[in-house]
Amino acid sequence: MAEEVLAFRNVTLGYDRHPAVHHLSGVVARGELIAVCGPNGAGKSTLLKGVMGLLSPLSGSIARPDDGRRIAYLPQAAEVDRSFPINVYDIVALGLWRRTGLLGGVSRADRERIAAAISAVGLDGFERRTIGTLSGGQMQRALFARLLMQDAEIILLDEPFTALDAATVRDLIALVERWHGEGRTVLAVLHDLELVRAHFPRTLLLARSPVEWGETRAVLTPSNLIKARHMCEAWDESAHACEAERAA
Ligand SMILES: Nc1ncnc2c1ncn2[C@@H]1O[C@H](COP(=O)(O)OP(=O)(O)OP(=O)(O)O)[C@@H](O)[C@H]1O
Repeated sequence: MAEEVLAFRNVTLGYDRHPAVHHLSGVVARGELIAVCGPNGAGKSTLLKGVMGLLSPLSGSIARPDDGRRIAYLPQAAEVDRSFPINVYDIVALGLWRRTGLLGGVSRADRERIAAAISAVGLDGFERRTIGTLSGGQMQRALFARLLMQDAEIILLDEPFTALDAATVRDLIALVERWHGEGRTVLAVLHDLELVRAHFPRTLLLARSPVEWGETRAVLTPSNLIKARHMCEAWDESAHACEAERAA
């Protein structure tokens, strides 16, 4: 059995005592490629933030590697500040900062890796362009190049292909498959179920609570998708954590 890299133990995550993800249990083994699916507001982004440690569980726990450098996170495009005056080369180089520190030197080998990452995402010639001048697809390519630099064991992607053209999706999916081939663990929040069926062997279907987690074709069934929609529609936005959690 492959090594466990993440374990959710009856975890509830939320904001201001209002749960957004409820009672999730399960383990992720090293090298798994997992899609996280569910309706709007199902708690998918919240789950990734919990895995990243940006949110502490209201109850239960998430076991993850102690060394934060082993996890990389790509937030939703809307959360990335494109007005920041930084160029493509430097934003890709930022993938190194956890290793070098913000003021650490960049070696010749690092510079070669940065150039290779920019090339791998098809952005040769864009090195000096500030990120505010990039198209949405070019920006996402730059952020994938930064992920390449991070060299993380666990990679979390929040809606990485939303609003991208087919060619960009194809190129970025190829990188995800490359990471999978290298034995890295990838969790991606996705809305395109055809894309999930074609490329993601495992799926967690979330609707505030887990609906099902397992092999993609067994999870993304019409009945599970209807159940997920109903569970989200029935959710009481103002509910507090359960009694048992409050007592904990
Ligand atoms: N910072 C926040 N403060 C308070 N509530 C939040 C915050 N972020 C998310 N929520 C709430 O948590 C719930 C789950 O949101 P989340 O963004 O995790 O869902 P999602 O499945 O990623 O949705 P989408 O597919 O629309 O991106 C929603 O009710 C949302 O309003």
